[in-house]
Amino acid sequence: MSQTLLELQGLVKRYGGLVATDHLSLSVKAGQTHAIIGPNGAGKTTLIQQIAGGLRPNEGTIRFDGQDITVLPMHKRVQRGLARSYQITNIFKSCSVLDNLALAVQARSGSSMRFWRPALSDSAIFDEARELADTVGLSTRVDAIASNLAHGAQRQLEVGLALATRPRMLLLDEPMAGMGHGESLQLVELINRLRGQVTILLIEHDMEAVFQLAECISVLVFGRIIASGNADEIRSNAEVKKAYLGDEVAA
Ligand SMILES: Nc1ncnc2c1ncn2[C@@H]1O[C@H](COP(=O)(O)OP(=O)(O)OP(=O)(O)O)[C@@H](O)[C@H]1O
Repeated sequence: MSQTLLELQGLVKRYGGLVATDHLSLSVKAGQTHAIIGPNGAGKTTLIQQIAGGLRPNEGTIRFDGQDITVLPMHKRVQRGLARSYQITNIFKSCSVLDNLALAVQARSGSSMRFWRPALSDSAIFDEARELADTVGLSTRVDAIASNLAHGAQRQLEVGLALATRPRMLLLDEPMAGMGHGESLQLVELINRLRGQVTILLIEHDMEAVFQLAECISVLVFGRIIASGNADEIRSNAEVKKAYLGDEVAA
């Protein structure tokens, strides 16, 4: 039995009178790829922001690796191994792929504090940056300027930046958003390669990708989890079909 890495208990987030997260409890097991799906406005972004530390819940607790992190600021969560890859592109557009990754490695390792020598000349940083480029499938594009990368490759780079923090859990917020079919396939391959190395919590609209990638899928509707299970269980769940998937998977 794998251990629970992330545990949410009774989480509530209100925007005025609107309850966007409604007494939500959820467990994510170490090593799993766990997806959260749900219709527009279900509360997915609100939930992931609370987990990442960008939004404070009104009630409930968030535990990561057994520790209560409910009120911990975002950077402290990153230090504990909880990294988020952003829905909004978050890279230095005028820098190369390698420099972007090297800067992220440097930020994690704290090398910028070693002011008596230029941190970026540290070959260990660049070695790790090259390894990351390889992991995310960008080894042939290390010298490309980030702004010249296709949308899908920029997303791969963002995953690389998150991996540079050496996370135990990666939060992926709609990584396939705005991608063509070919680009989505590449990202699916990348997430598949990460399987087992890092626990992944994935928010994604692309059903095909979710059903391919996630061992566990939780369906969020009006701020509540209405079902959790594997792809077959979710596909055949009557409440899910009614509330969300409709005819899309009924065939
Ligand atoms: N800052 C805010 N102030 C007030 N209401 C908000 C705010 N952010 C989100 N909401 C509302 O909270 C609910 C949940 O929104 P959220 O963006 O978390 O859903 P979502 O599932 O991520 O939606 P989408 O799939 O469209 O991105 C929605 O009704 C939304 O209008």
